Amino acid sequence: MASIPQDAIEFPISDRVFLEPHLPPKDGSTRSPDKPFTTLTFATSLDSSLALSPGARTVLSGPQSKAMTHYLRSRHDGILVGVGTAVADNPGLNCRIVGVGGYGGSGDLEGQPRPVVIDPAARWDYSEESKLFQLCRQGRGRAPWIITARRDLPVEKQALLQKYGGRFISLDMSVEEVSEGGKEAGHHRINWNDLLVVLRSNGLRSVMVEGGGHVINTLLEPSSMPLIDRGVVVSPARRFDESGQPVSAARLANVKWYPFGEDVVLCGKVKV
Ligand SMILES: NC(=O)C1=CN([C@@H]2O[C@H](COP(=O)(O)OP(=O)(O)OC[C@H]3O[C@@H](n4cnc5c(N)ncnc54)[C@H](OP(=O)(O)O)[C@@H]3O)[C@@H](O)[C@H]2O)C=CC1
Ligand SMILES: Nc1nc(O)c(N)c(N[C@@H]2O[C@H](COP(=O)(O)O)[C@@H](O)[C@H]2O)n1
Repeated sequence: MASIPQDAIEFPISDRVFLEPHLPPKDGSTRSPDKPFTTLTFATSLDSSLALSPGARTVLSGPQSKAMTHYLRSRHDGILVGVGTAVADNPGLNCRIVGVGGYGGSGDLEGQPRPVVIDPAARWDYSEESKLFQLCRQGRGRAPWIITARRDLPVEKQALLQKYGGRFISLDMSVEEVSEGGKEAGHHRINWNDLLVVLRSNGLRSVMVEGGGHVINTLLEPSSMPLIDRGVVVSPARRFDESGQPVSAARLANVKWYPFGEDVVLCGKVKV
């Protein structure tokens, strides 16, 4: 067996049982053949915050629920975050569970998910020193796919990605005009259905959406929420019907609370 890095995490078999009904089927089957099984998962504080302040890397999960996150990563082909998270956290987005590739598993990257970053303007200023690429060099993680609407992609950025086996994936996105500080600005808006179709056509049978706030809020909008297969903790914004009346926020069915170390984990099926 290959040597196991010091940051490897154990996730006992006894703790895996309650998650199994919420995980992508092991045979790779999906609800719809053209899209991956999609799990929305994130850690939130009791006051429904993802971080201490916008763009601050914040540890909310205790060690056991962090281990659960890494186990979830091992059971998905891809992990998706927005560029805000990539910039704020300099994340690894790999899986550190003992037994997966790079953590005592077979020599290759078996069990390591593909990081996917939504970066419409290709503004993420990654480098050789970014944690993701350090992990690639150590054989402990995969290089990211970056979903972008930008056409004139910087050559050096493309070269660095390709060196480690990552790439840009171009996707048409609509542009929404918004007023910011008295100025008009354009914001890209991804079509979640299109994105999931593209990920499936690139070989991902399952994807775990981790955040951050903008990603979660847009995925939980009524038009895209039905695309989610499973949720682990949901803390949505208020929703309103056409006449402006408040309607109930996203709800979970088959809910299970699971006390987990210092945390409580909530699992369920998103009700449409
Ligand atoms: N507690 C937890 O479990 C987690 C916490 N976090 C935290 O969240 C924070 C980051 O959240 P946030 O700033 O909202 O950043 P996000 O990671 O949600 O990224 C936001 C940016 O990604 C692009 N993007 C995201 N969604 C879409 C979409 N639907 N269509 C088009 N572009 C999109 C946009 O880029 P552009 O502006 O260039 O158009 C947007 O500004 C950090 O503090 C991080 O630590 C993150 C993950 C998990
Ligand atoms: N599960 C969970 N708990 C928290 O408290 C978190 N802050 C996060 N954040 C997500 O994990 C990424 C960082 O972890 P790695 O460096 O990849 O191990 C971060 O980017 C968020 O996606 N998650």
